[in-house]
Amino acid sequence: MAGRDLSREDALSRLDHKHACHILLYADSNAKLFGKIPIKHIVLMQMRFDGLLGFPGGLVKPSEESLEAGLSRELQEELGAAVPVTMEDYVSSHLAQSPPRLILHFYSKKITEAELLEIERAAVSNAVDHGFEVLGLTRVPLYTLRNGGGLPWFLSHSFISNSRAQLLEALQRLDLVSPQTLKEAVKKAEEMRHTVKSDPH
Ligand SMILES: O=c1[nH]cnc2c1ncn2[C@H]1C[C@H](O)[C@@H](COP(=O)(O)OP(=O)(O)O)O1
Ligand SMILES: [Mn+2]
Ligand SMILES: [Mn+2]
Ligand SMILES: [Mn+2]
Repeated sequence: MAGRDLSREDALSRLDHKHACHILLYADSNAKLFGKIPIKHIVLMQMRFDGLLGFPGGLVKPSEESLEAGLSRELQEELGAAVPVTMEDYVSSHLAQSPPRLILHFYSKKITEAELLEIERAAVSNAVDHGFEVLGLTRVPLYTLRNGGGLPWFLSHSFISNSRAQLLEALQRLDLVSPQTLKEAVKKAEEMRHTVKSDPH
């Protein structure tokens, strides 16, 4: 998605813009898929009402609440959990090319596997948005299977706004996936997207 990064100060000075905050919550894990493929880290995303993948979060009015308070409010609505967000979790601000005058603030926060599991468990019963704005939480597979399954196939799905770029940037910055694995997964996903397009069945 085009557009450009802004400093936090520049972003917040744009009073005539809309602001949205989203967060990548992740945890380390010693679990293994099929008892042999290391899962290594759990990264949370969500299936949205519009059928697109995205991160938990939403619109925030900086004139009424800080970006971090607004994001915590959205997480209460969408996850049904009190996730304290601070400026330490702030990553970047991005001026979306479309729709005009929308600034996308991104955060990432490491939690424990137990906390993440608790969020997943509680979301269905506690989140007011569950089944409405949020159709469900999903984990991001960070491994690549021989047939291309896992991260490549996940990346071949459709994402809201710049959330796919936010995911790729965070996986690299937080060293959750090796640069080589990431590069190969992106390439394979492109092939997948092309294959799916050329084979509509
Ligand atoms: O995960 C995301 N990353 C970047 N931008 C996103 C993400 N999810 C949505 N968006 C964009 C597109 C949306 O129109 C706005 C507002 O976000 P949304 O989560 O839909 O807003 P509410 O939860 O309804 O407040 O940001
Ligand atoms: Mn909202
Ligand atoms: Mn919301
Ligand atoms: Mn939202």
